[in-house]
Amino acid sequence: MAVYTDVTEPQLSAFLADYDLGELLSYKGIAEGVENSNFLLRTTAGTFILTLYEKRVAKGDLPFFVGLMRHLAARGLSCPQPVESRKGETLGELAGRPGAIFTFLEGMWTRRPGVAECRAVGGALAGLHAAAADFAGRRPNALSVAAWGPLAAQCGEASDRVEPGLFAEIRRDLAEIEALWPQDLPSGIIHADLFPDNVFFLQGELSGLIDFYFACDDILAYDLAICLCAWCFEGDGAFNVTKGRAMIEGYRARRALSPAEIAALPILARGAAMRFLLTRLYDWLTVPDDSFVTKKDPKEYLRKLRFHRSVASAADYGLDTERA
Ligand SMILES: Nc1ncnc2c1ncn2[C@@H]1O[C@H](COP(=O)(O)OP(=O)(O)OP(=O)(O)O)[C@@H](O)[C@H]1O
Ligand SMILES: N[C@@H](CCO)C(=O)O
Repeated sequence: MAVYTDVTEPQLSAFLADYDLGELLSYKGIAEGVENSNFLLRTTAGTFILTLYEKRVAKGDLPFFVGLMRHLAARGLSCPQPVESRKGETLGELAGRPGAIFTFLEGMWTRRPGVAECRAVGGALAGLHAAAADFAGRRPNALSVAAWGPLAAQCGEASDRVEPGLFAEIRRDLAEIEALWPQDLPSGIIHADLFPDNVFFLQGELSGLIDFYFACDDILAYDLAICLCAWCFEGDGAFNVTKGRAMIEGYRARRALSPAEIAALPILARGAAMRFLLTRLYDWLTVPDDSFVTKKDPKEYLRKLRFHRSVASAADYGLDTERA
């Protein structure tokens, strides 16, 4: 579960005294998520989320994240909104950690996304890219291609504990990815972690996006590649081309993909699989087994990486090449 920082009722009541949110009725830690501590708050003014930022989120980046969420909402994208204190501030401190209160987003994430959900996510992702286009904030991607080599080196030979030969495989693949990584594709603000647990649905409709704490500047089509990785594989490891097609169509309905972006999809997807393989592998090797965080399986992304390595063109993701 992800409640790293305990909050006492007097601490929380004192924090809430700076807000126009009425009286605290109840609060409880939310088990999901791995990065930050989240609490569900009920006050006489309604239901809210309290997020306490843990060490992997740099305090200096918080104004970027909060500003981005406000900007996106102002352009019609549904996402949690930071609640202002009476002083007009959105970031405070609680139990020794930076913290913020957000509006509650109705909906649930889908454990078994189908074709319709993949199409909706493609559309929402393109909507996010368009809505963020005039956002003034900038944040370089600390987990982009230049970071993967150092991360792989930190995992080192210990990687072979996950699977014999893994470190050599990663180094070989990384060298190819680095050499082929596109340089001139359209860039902008990307979500960078739009996995199923960060997209809410309500009565079959996409109700909003959460967890913008990896958002950054990078290649727009790389964000689509991340989503293809996260949404379009089946439990048995097979890529579902119908889901891939739906997601790409959903995206293209709201933002055109250039021929160069389409041609780059296989290498971008390879990079996306490498990025999540490496961060999962690093956690697998460094987070103690008795920690209360559920570690995510690096091998899932190793299988995805191998699939993307075998892909000949974007048509293998279901892309309609007649139209491309
Ligand atoms: N504004 C919100 N409205 C409703 N529920 C929310 C909201 N924000 C967070 N949650 C709940 O808290 C959980 C964890 O939130 P979030 O994914 O932001 O945490 P995290 O620790 O940053 O996670 P991750 O591991 O995905 O990076 C979500 O799955 C959701 O159940
Ligand atoms: N979405 C990431 C974890 C949190 O960012 C993963 O599945 O590895």
